[in-house]
Amino acid sequence: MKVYEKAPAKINLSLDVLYKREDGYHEVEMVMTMVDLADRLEMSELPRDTIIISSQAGYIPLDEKNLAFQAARLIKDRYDVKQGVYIHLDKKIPVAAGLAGGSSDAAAALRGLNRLWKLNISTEELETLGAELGSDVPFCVTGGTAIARGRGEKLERIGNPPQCWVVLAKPPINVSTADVYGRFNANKQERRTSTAQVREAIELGDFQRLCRSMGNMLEDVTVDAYPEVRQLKDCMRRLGADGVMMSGSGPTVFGLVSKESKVSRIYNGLRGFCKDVHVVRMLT
Ligand SMILES: C[C@](O)(CO)[C@H](O)COP(=O)(O)OP(=O)(O)OC[C@H]1O[C@@H](n2ccc(N)nc2=O)[C@H](O)[C@@H]1O
Ligand SMILES: Nc1ncnc2c1ncn2[C@@H]1O[C@H](COP(=O)(O)OP(=O)(O)OP(=O)(O)O)[C@@H](O)[C@H]1O
Repeated sequence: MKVYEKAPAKINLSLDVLYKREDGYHEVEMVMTMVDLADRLEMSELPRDTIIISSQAGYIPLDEKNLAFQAARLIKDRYDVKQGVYIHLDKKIPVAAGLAGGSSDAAAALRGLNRLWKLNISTEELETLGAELGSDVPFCVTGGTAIARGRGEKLERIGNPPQCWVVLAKPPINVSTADVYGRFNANKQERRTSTAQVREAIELGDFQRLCRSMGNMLEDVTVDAYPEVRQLKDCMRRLGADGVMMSGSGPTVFGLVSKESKVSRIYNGLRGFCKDVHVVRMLT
C-alpha cells in the first residue's frame, strides 16, 4: 500500500519574541498560515523493519537527520510498529528558508504514517508528537491559520486571512534558526508586538490593515547579519507589493499583493535580484 501527503510551506504574518525561557527556548506569539507551495511525500510499506528516505533534492540529509525520518522513527517507537517504510520526498520548498519545509515534511509523514499503518492517532496526539520534532511541526500537522504560543506548540485556530497573492523570494544564503534566536537580545529595546493587530485585521477581513500590521522581531537580527535581506525587502516594496516581511528566521522575504496585474512586474523585477522566486496563493 502507498499513501501520499502534501506538505505546504508556512509563512509568519507576525512573530513576537516575548522572552528567553529557562530551557533555552524563546516564548513566542505568532500568526502562521500556509501557502500553496508544497513538498509531496510518497510513503510505501516495506517488508523489512527499516526506514528509507529518498529525494530528488541533492542538498538535504537522507539519513536520521531528515525530519521525515525522525517522524517515522518516533511513530514506530511510540506505537511499536514493526513494519518498515520507504518515503520519497519531492522537495519544492526552498531549504533553510524560514518556510518550515522540514517541519512540514515531518508533519506530513506523521499524518501519512498514521493512515498507512492504520494507527488511529488523534490530531491532538499527532501535534504532541510533532512538538518532539520541532517547534513549527505541531502547526504543520493541521495547517490553516493559527496563533502559536509557547515555543510554537500551543495553537489557537483563527480564520483565514483575506485571499491574495504571495510572492516569496529567497536570497542565496542559508540561515540557522538556532543562530538567529541566539543573537536575539530580548532586553535590547522596546519592540512593537504585532500579533494582536494582525489577528484583528484578519477578523475584519481588512487586507490593507493586515499589510500594515505585520511584524517580525527576528527580522532585525537576520538583517544585521545579512544586509541582502533588507535590500530584497526594499526591492519588493519598490516593485509595488502591498505588505512586505521576512518569514520566520529568514532569509525568505514575502510580499502580499492584492492585484493580479502587479504580480508579474514584481516577479520579473525580483528575478533580476535572486533566482529563488515563487508566486503562490494563501491556502484558505
Ligand atoms: C522561527 C520559527 O520558524 C517561526 O515559526 C520557529 O520559531 C522555529 O521553529 P523550528 O525551526 O521548528 O525550531 P526548532 O527546530 O524547534 O528549534 C531550533 C532552535 O531555535 C531556537 N528556538 C526555536 C523556537 C523557539 N520558540 N525558541 C528558540 O529559541 C532554539 O535554539 C532551537 O534549538
Ligand atoms: N525534510 C527536510 N527538508 C528540508 N530540510 C531538512 C529536512 N530534514 C532535515 N532538514 C535539515 O533542516 C535544516 C532546516 O531546513 P528547513 O527547510 O526545515 O528550514 P526552515 O524553513 O528555516 O525551517 P523553520 O522555518 O521551521 O525554521 C536544513 O539544514 C536541512 O539540512
